[in-house]
Amino acid sequence: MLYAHTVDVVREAEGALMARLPEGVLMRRAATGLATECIRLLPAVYGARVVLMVGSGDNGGDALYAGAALARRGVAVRALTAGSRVHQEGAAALRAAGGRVRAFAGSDADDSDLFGADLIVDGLVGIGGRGGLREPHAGLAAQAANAPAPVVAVDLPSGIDADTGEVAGYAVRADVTVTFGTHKPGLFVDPGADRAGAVRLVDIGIGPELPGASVLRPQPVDIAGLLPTPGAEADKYRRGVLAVRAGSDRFRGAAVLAVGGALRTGVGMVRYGGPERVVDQVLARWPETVAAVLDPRQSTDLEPGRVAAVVVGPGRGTDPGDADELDAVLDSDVPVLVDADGLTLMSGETGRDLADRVRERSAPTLLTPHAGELARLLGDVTREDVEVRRLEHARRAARSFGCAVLLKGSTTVIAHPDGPSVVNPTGTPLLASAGTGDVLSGAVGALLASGVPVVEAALCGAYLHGRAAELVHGGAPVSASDLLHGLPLALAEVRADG
Ligand SMILES: NC(=O)C1=CN([C@@H]2O[C@H](COP(=O)(O)OP(=O)(O)OC[C@H]3O[C@@H](n4cnc5c(N)ncnc54)[C@H](OP(=O)(O)O)[C@@H]3O)[C@@H](O)[C@H]2O)[C@@H](O)CC1
Ligand SMILES: Nc1ncnc2c1ncn2[C@@H]1O[C@H](COP(=O)(O)OP(=O)(O)O)[C@@H](O)[C@H]1O
Ligand SMILES: [K+]
Repeated sequence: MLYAHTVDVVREAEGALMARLPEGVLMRRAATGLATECIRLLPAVYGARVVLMVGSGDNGGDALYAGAALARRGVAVRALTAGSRVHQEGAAALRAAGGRVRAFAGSDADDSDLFGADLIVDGLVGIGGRGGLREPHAGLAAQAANAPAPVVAVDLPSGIDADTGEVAGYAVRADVTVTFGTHKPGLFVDPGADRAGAVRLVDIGIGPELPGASVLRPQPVDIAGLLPTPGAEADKYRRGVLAVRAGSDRFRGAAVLAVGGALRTGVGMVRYGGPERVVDQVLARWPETVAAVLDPRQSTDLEPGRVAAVVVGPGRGTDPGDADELDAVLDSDVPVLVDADGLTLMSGETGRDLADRVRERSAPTLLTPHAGELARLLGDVTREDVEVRRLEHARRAARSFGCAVLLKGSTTVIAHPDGPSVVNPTGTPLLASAGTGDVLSGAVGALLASGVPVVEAALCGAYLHGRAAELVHGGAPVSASDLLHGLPLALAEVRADG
């Protein structure tokens, strides 16, 4: 598991440790770790050309001290400063080691040092950065982006918000980010995560000072430990029965995809209920389904003992009858996953306040909106607001509805009113195609029915779904149906890694 802490928490932990250590020790540890990573990226050390982009704070100080260490190894180091101040001791150390320090001349002409560099180090701003990069920082960063050398970001790519991953203006795009002490949430969540490249953590000794993390990012081994393994005594009822209330005459495929997502993730039985033509189609693709023609208002097969969890909403419709069905499903005391049309019904546009029904539940509920659905559920933000501050809005929804929320999109994040948020490390933009969300709802539903706790089920389902997309065609486009072939590959990989 990887852990991330917010800036306030990092500063407090660093403060506590610095009070016990001689001045400058933490910065020297950070700079040593940074220099080591730079050396790994250089084809040869002696004679290599490294350019440091240096802002006015301690982030620039780290870059300067690392530059001094490189210069002592025979690297030609040039520091280009931006801003009114420079870390004096760092600049002196670099000069003493044979490096040069000068102010960035501005973006009117290409800087020849930058364009001749073998490696560029981004020490413009770190956790002290606020908002989009100002000038001359932004102009310098833009030139670095056009130069051929790889870019190593110090602590985080300058211009991304450390706590949220928001990019408010221009931001550095790094090949590698060397971060200190702990990860920052903005390195896990897009759009920030997308700018960070490969992230390396350097231990500067603050670990014992840190409280529990606010954001977690699991590794394959963590997923393997969470997945259910049927024991010798298993039977189909003990493995879990999932009820799927998806699909309608208009959207028959949603039912087929959700049922398939569940079956391919592993569950004892899927009970499908829906219109006759949809039942026929589900049975044609998945004959193992226990399917019944169902009027949406007939929800009598949901008593505990008959099903262990319910997925409701994908392609189901938003008619009054569908609202009655959602109401009845929410009345059950088994875990319920609400997706798509179920979320539209919850957002009140149809005149029924089903959100309160979610708040009243004692069994777990999981909402699985995309950014547009989450914006509608929250009511006071736009889709774009959600997209730039995904963690914050998922957490708000979790608090507001008193349940777990899985926010889909470029980074899938899972929030719960209690405990840290979790980000899913797998997936690809190729997932952005119709019907992939239906497969996800089935996959997560299967895990809920198997007895996996709600946050873990959401995480494992999202992980396998993302990995299925990555594995199934080796990077070629995937359709939602393809994910059903990818899920067994993802499960096999996770079990092999675990
Ligand atoms: N604390 C520790 O123990 C350790 C900390 N360490 C390192 O210190 C880093 C934090 O250093 P920090 O606090 O000095 O802040 P930093 O990120 O350099 O930025 C502040 C400067 O940037 C400027 N600035 C702000 N926004 C801007 C913008 N949008 N565009 C342009 N400029 C902007 C701002 O200017 P101002 O707004 O004040 O005019 C100010 O001068 C941390 O990330 C890690 O690398 C490690 O050595 C380990 C030990
Ligand atoms: N840019 C992206 N990068 C990675 N995954 C994405 C991206 N856009 C969408 N996805 C994923 O694709 C799926 C789309 O689900 P959803 O929006 O519900 O589509 P649908 O309703 O058509 O099934 C989700 O799993 C989501 O996380
Ligand atoms: K930086």
